[in-house]
Amino acid sequence: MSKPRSAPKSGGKPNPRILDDAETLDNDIGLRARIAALDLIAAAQTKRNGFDEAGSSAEFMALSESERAFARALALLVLRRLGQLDFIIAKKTQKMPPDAPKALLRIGMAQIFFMQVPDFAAVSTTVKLAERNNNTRPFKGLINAILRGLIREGGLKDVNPQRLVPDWLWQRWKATYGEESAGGIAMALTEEPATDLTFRDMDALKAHTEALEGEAIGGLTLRSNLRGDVRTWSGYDDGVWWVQDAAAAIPVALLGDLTGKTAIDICAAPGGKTLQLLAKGAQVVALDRSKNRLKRVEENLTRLKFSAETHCVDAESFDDDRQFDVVLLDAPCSATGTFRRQPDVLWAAKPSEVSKLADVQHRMLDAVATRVKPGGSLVYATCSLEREEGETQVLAFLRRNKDFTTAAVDTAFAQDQLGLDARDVTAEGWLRLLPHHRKGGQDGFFVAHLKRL
Ligand SMILES: C[S@@+](CC[C@H](N)C(=O)[O-])C[C@H]1O[C@@H](n2cnc3c(N)ncnc32)[C@H](O)[C@@H]1O
Repeated sequence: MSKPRSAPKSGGKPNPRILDDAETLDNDIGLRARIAALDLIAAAQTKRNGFDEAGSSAEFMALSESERAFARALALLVLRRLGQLDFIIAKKTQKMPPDAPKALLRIGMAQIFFMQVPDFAAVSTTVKLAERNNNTRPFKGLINAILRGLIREGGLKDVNPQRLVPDWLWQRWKATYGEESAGGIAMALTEEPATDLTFRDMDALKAHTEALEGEAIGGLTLRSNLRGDVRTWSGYDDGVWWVQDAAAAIPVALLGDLTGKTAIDICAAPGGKTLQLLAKGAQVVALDRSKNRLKRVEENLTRLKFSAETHCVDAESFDDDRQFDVVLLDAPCSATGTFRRQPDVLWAAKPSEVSKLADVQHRMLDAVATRVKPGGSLVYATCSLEREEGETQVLAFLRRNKDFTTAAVDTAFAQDQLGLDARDVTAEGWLRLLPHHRKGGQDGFFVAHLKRL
């Protein structure tokens, strides 16, 4: 794997929380960024959304832009390789070190193996950090020796995919998809994903392909090789595209022209699928129960110069008796398919969440089914790789609701128009998109297009 660019050194205000221990770091901004990375990793492991919360905290935002970029890049690399790094640490020590020195070893190794940080800087900053705290100081020599030893050994051996992901997920994926596919899914974690953009129409996609260093990969998705702040990219201000993983665009891409049709997006934020429905000509109602997240839908609508009726409401208690030609339920889920973009999800997800969320999805499906006009479409999607949140859910729904049937996805259409792999179309005509079934990867998704009779 090629080493991603690391952030250049720069100044910036010291972070008050990070600097609250004995030694001042005013002259050592490299340490501040590394401490921030340690905080992000710890937050990601503590709870779901921990990474995002820590990454938007006042303490983190007080760092300079390049420190934040370095900290994020380092933390994400560690989370991508956590299982592999821990395996190496276990091999190099007689007894697994406690959490604090283990965390230091992980960031040291990630810099050596996967970043453009000179080896001596990776070792010396890690050792300096070890020196600063009582609970890591005794391990300074061990950390130094392990990192130097790994540099002498000259890189990583082949990775065993099983070690990349938590064991409970590995066992689930192996049982569901077989060992080879489970390996492919796990290996997708090691690739830093490119940015996928969904365009409002094909003319705009073609016009911006070159400036965005993009590749059209099916439907209205362009995969851009650019990095950095998307707000500076060609077409952002003109509102001709929005960021959306190739797989996330598929549920709406399955639908034809929606001119003159009505649609309701039940769980809309941040709005990628709402925008797609609008671009297809539908008149759209967008719901989300999170005020903050609904704000992002509204910002996107403004930038794209679209308008939709938005409601901040729990979908199960939305008091409205209209029926729609299209009901889209992109349901809350364990999000285990999104781990390559959000490697923190892997380490925060818990097996118990899968069954809890499956109950929520069951209730939501029943609640929204009545909103589908006779002859209309119900599109159910989750960015989960777990069958309980996909196939099992839809099978049970169809058993309970005899007035719904599957609008089977045509394999030739999926391949030719959407750039999907034929293996992603199930025997029932649903889609089970696996991360490694697209060159360069995609989010794992389940999609079923159902019709009300
Ligand atoms: C998977 S995300 C949706 C992504 C979105 N469809 C898109 O393509 O940009 C799930 C969303 O469901 C919302 N949500 C969860 N439970 C909900 C409920 N009971 N009613 C309404 N929205 C809900 C969450 O706030 C979250 O924004």
